[in-house]
Amino acid sequence: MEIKTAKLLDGKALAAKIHQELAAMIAQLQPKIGRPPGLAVLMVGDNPASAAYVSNKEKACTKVGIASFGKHFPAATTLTELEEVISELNQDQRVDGILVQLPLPNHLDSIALLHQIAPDKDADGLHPVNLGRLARGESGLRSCTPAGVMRLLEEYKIPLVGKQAVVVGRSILVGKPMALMLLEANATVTIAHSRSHDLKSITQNADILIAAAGIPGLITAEMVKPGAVVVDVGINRVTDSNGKSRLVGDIDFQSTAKVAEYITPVPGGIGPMTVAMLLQNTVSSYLRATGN
Ligand SMILES: NC(=O)c1ccc[n+]([C@@H]2O[C@H](COP(=O)([O-])OP(=O)(O)OC[C@H]3O[C@@H](n4cnc5c(N)ncnc54)[C@H](OP(=O)(O)O)[C@@H]3O)[C@@H](O)[C@H]2O)c1
Ligand SMILES: Nc1nc(=O)c2c([nH]1)NC[C@@H]1CN(c3ccc(C(=O)N[C@@H](CCC(=O)O)C(=O)O)cc3)CN21
Repeated sequence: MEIKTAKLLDGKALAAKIHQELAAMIAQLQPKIGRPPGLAVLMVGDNPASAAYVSNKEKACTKVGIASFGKHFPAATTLTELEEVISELNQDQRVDGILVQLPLPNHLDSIALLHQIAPDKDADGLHPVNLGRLARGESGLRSCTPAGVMRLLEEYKIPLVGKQAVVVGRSILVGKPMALMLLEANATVTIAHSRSHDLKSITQNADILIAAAGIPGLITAEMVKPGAVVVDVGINRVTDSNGKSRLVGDIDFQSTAKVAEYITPVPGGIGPMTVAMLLQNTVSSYLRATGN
């Protein structure tokens, strides 16, 4: 019998295309506006996974012509100090987007800090105003990772209307906005989480399955409906048997690729799309701020 393999949803290639489009737009506008778009990324403490994301973002900014204002603070920085930095960035005319890298050290209240960012500079789409706009179906800055998933599904013309979509995970960063975006696209949406009973019986119904739990190998082939579209948001660093560190998602790729119609790889799937959406949000704030 012929063994089928799922088609790849290539986030890396689409992200590269989006970067090129943004670069062309910036090259054209910058001489007229007199400054490039600016993105400020605040990182607190030393989280190795976060460090990789921060450096990817900086490289991408350089490539497309966005000025990055990276700020790295010691783990012991107080909430008041960070609030002050954010309020300066809110006033800074060179800065169009502000992102606070999550997770923060435990003593800091990330929800309180996200409130402080001016909603028009909220490149991550996590401010209550922007999440509220999403919930109401109004336009606004959208959370980057779920927006990246939607853009990738659109690129491959994956039908969503009336489909059963299952999102595994309910964080503010990924799961919740993901579910809202799928709902906006007229899918029938189920959200599973750590308290859900019998995850397999839920995921087996999914025409579109989005895994965002942060658990390597959580989703295996027998949990996936044959012909489903499977999107792996998880990014987990694991050490394999010969002691080498590598990135894996939440989906057991090998087995699942044999039953799914489409699948995203890790790396090269949603990670690069998140970065592309972050740059796109920054450019859209830049256009708005400069009246273009
Ligand atoms: N590709 C990207 O660009 C990108 C962006 C952001 C994050 N990520 C990755 O995506 C993953 C999730 O990130 P996050 O920030 O959303 O993580 P998070 O805040 O830790 O949330 C994880 C969610 O998964 C749920 N969960 C945990 N164990 C589960 C289980 N056994 N079965 C079902 N649900 C379970 C949790 O449920 P409870 O709510 O009940 O605790 C929670 O809602 C991580 O691997 C992260 O590195 C990737
Ligand atoms: N405020 C905030 N917004 C975020 O979107 C965010 C955070 N914080 N904290 C960390 C998580 C994880 N995120 C990530 C993680 C990896 C890539 C990424 O570009 N991954 C590449 C490979 C990276 C590598 O090889 O090191 C990939 O292909 O998956 C992107 C976003 C975004 N995340």
